[in-house]
Amino acid sequence: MNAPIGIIGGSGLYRMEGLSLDRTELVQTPFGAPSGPVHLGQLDGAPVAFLARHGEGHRFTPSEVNYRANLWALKSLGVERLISVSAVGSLQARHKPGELRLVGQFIDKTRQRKDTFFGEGLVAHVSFAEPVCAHATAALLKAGQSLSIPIEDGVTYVCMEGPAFSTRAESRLHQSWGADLIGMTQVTEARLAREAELCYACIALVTDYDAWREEEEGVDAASVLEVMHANVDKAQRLLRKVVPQLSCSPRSCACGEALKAALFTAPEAVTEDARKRLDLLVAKYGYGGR
Ligand SMILES: CSC[C@H]1O[C@H](OP(=O)(O)O)[C@H](O)[C@@H]1O
Ligand SMILES: Nc1ncnc2[nH]cnc12
Repeated sequence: MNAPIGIIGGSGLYRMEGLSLDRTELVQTPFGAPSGPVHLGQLDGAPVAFLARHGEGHRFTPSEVNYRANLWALKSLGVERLISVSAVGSLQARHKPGELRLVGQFIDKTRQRKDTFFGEGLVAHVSFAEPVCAHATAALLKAGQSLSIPIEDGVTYVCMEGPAFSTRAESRLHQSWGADLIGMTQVTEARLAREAELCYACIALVTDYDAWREEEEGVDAASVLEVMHANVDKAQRLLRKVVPQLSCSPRSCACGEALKAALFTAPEAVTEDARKRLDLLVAKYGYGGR
């Protein structure tokens, strides 16, 4: 059975609590291997596909994660809506460690990522002004409120390359931009989700105050994981509330048509190679080549 809802777990979320496992799939994609097997099963009766972003045992840095293969694998298993969980640093005092936030905007500071499926024979330019699915994000907000979990939506996430954390000067610069959170993974996933016509929503779990607070020493990975472990149940509860709701509400947003006005290459100029490689994404627009 296909899974219309996908969950990507980040640092500290390597398995989905409550998932009754039906099978695991190690998907091969035109973009290489995903971070690991996709776990398919039921979450409180709703079919779900779960993937650990950094691989089992957390083996890939944010720059090494094969985001294209991850998104491709999930799409090929029928995922239409993707909810991501990400550990983040706070750039503003009101976002406190242990709290959940829903991302609305990104600032992209990444430098060495494959962050598009396109190129090499087929050009596409998707709209990205609104980088997350408003419908899925609103469902998460409502679910959080109904569970009395303090939550705020519409926050801005700076995505840095890493893997080292920011210097104090960088942290203060990001803060002066008015950004709310910092992490190393989400903008890349969101771009690819848009190109794959998936709804994308990001649950950010605040784990630290990054490096801008004079009175603190700065971030370290061990304390990020400690805070994540102490609070990950909030993200899991939120997922268990929202997934069954989303799975019985049909998509009413434009995410599923993101490529409609984006494909730029004249059909007769698209190479056979590109048609074959991108069949899963573009066959519906008459560019397929299986
Ligand atoms: C372990 S701290 C840094 C690490 O945590 C975040 O990962 P994810 O977004 O996958 O939860 C951050 O982006 C870094 O990759
Ligand atoms: N302060 C921070 N900077 C970048 N990524 C993070 N992930 C968790 N905390 C972070």
